[in-house]
Amino acid sequence: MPRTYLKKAPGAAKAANGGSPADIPAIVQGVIDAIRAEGDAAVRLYSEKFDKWSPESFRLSDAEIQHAISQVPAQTVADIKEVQANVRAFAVAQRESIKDFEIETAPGVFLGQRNNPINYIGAYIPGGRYPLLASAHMTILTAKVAGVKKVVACTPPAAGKIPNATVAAMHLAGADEIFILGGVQAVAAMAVGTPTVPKVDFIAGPGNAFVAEAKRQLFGEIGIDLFAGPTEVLIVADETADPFMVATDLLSQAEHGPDSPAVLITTSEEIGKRTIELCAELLEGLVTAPVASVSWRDFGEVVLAGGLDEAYAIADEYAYEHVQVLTAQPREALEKMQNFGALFLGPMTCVSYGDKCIGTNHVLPTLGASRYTGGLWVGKYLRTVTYQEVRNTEQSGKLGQLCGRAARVELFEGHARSGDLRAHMYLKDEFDWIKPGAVQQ
Ligand SMILES: NC(=O)c1ccc[n+]([C@@H]2O[C@H](COP(=O)([O-])OP(=O)(O)OC[C@H]3O[C@@H](n4cnc5c(N)ncnc54)[C@H](O)[C@@H]3O)[C@@H](O)[C@H]2O)c1
Ligand SMILES: N[C@H](CO)Cc1c[nH]c[nH+]1
Ligand SMILES: [Zn+2]
Repeated sequence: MPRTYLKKAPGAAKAANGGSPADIPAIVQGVIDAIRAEGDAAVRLYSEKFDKWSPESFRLSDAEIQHAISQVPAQTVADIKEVQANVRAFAVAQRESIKDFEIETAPGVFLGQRNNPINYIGAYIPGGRYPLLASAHMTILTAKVAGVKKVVACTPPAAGKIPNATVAAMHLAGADEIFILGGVQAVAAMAVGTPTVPKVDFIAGPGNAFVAEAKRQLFGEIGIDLFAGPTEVLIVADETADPFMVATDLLSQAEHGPDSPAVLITTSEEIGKRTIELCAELLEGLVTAPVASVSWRDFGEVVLAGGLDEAYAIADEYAYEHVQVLTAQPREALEKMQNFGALFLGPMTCVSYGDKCIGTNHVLPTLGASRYTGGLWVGKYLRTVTYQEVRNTEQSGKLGQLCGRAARVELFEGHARSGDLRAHMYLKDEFDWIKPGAVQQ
């Protein structure tokens, strides 16, 4: 769909953390290979190199966890508990929405489905730029509600120190083991396992471009939740929106990193132009302006749409992680839009509520992944498996006849014979390959 820009993002964008996008896969591959070959020694080497962090043990003891929590202000601990109660309430409702079932498709033919939690998961809690303790609620607590047996959780040091509030959130969310370890070295150690870091079956959690690339390269050997990379926000606004609110909410996500895009699609030229002015003004007083001004400059866009239907269609093309709707009838976005990680409807909520406290999960698809997946939720930690049982001889024989015919069309003689055998046993069908007396019954 053609777009009219009031502000367009310049094409050349810099990657996060000083690397170029082209470098990242090779750097990540090197770290994974070294950890696979040398285990803990390589983990320590890269932790020293990337995070200047080399404690006696990366794993926190119970005493260290309790000490970290004791350093956190009581109000912060109370807030963590309140937020976790919100996240838990939504996750529990999600778990209850997932049903095991069994149906009888013909007399005595039972087909069923079970949802079995993954046994061992690794939760990555980002922390390079900010202590993202809210990601602990989202990854660890959700896994525990799903019924995961053991959660190993990693987070980077904060400027050479243990990030106490993040550790408190990880512990209160139910982490079974906590490691202060960041980036690729954390993801790779949990994926391949080392003498000190347990191997897990599945890794969940957001992170920067290095973390996302590590998950991509290790996928297959382990499961992953989704590609939850640098955060994105898109606002759909009509003439009823307050441009001060639009600008404030756009910049709220631009501060994540120099590669976090913030986009406004509006039906009102006046609101679009005023938002651009206000973003410039608001950036002046923002502590995180050194980052947010770069992402707004390089990745900020304002698009003028001919009407709301066009605005929703353009927004669907972006397929962004967060979509905030500031229009007279925000709920209609639920019908008009399909491609988003999470929707924020109306002026009384905002993306930051989702990020920090309201209870929906903030680990969400980025870079267009919302075209094929939703965000992290209880269901990502479950394996939906099936089973079948036939308790009726006639039906087993009839299925055997059907299986024999279906398999022979595909030239699968071995498969066909499994069907023949049941047709012979239960319906007395004769086959050249089954000699008299061959079947014991
Ligand atoms: N999509 C989502 O759901 C979601 C949710 C929360 C956060 N996020 C994103 O997570 C990201 C967090 O990034 P962050 O950097 O603050 O923390 P992070 O924990 O993801 O990354 C920090 C680690 O990166 C590694 N690193 C840094 N520079 C490196 C280099 N040059 N080479 C190799 N490794 C290097 C270090 O080991 C460090 O520990 C942000 O981009 C944010 O937008 C996304
Ligand atoms: N916006 C991020 C991705 O949804 C989540 C977050 C947590 N804290 C701040 N932001
Ligand atoms: Zn955010």
